[in-house]
Amino acid sequence: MKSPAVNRIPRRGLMFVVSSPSGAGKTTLCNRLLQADPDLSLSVSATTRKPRPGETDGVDYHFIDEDKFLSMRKDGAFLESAKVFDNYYGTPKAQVEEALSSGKDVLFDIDWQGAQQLGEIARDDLVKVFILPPSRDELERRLHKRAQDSAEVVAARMAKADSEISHWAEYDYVVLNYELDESEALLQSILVAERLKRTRQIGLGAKVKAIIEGED
Ligand SMILES: Nc1ncnc2c1ncn2[C@@H]1O[C@H](COP(=O)(O)OP(=O)(O)OP(=O)(O)O)[C@@H](O)[C@H]1O
Ligand SMILES: Nc1nc2c(ncn2[C@@H]2O[C@H](COP(=O)(O)O)[C@@H](O)[C@H]2O)c(=O)[nH]1
Repeated sequence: MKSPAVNRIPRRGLMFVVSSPSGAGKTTLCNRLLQADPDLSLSVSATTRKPRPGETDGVDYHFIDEDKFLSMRKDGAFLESAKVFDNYYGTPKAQVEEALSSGKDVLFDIDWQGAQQLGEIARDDLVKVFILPPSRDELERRLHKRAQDSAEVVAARMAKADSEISHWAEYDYVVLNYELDESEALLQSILVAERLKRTRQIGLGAKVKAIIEGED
């Protein structure tokens, strides 16, 4: 699992999980991170949810029906899966393995259930960030402003917000999403610091040896 060098040294790839109550802004922030960082690759989830206007199959999600989802799950095709707001969501295994082995860090926009499941299989490579909205009112405003869900769907998502927020303490980092530029910068700082962790810099021993022996 080698990823592009930070410190000009080979390092282990990481799995960067971003969760939040619905509408706090994680998908917007994930898209910004992906645009700014060529070493980051999105894990495109499969879902039984219907596409929203502007969403593209294979880019935002793999939109599949329930039969297909359940048969993929039975075949072990998902790294994790969960039912969220009455729809199934899952992380296809193959794509994540391919991205990590091609040297990318992988970004997951998934809920707390998925984050817990990934923690059971990849704890050392996992970095988990929880995004909070500045307030409950602002969360509701953002869900309405997105203007892609019915009033019933927005109400259902608001009704679940407290229980989703209750998982904040299971995460390594918590970012309050007031302003997008500020939150993006905070997420990038987390990524840089995590990439610099000594245990991820697998080329460090060789580099230190070369420095000591005067070979560099
Ligand atoms: N810091 C911010 N300030 C103002 N608006 C924001 C901010 N962050 C996100 N938004 C807006 O809030 C809405 C919801 O954002 P987004 O779709 O990214 O949320 P989400 O957390 O991914 O939700 P879901 O879990 O339902 O997918 C969007 O219209 C987005 O443009
Ligand atoms: N456990 C998983 N959760 C996922 C996955 N893909 C998305 N999600 C989460 O579902 C909700 C709703 O998403 P939306 O796109 O319908 O608004 C949100 O919290 C996502 O993070 C997944 O593969 N596994």
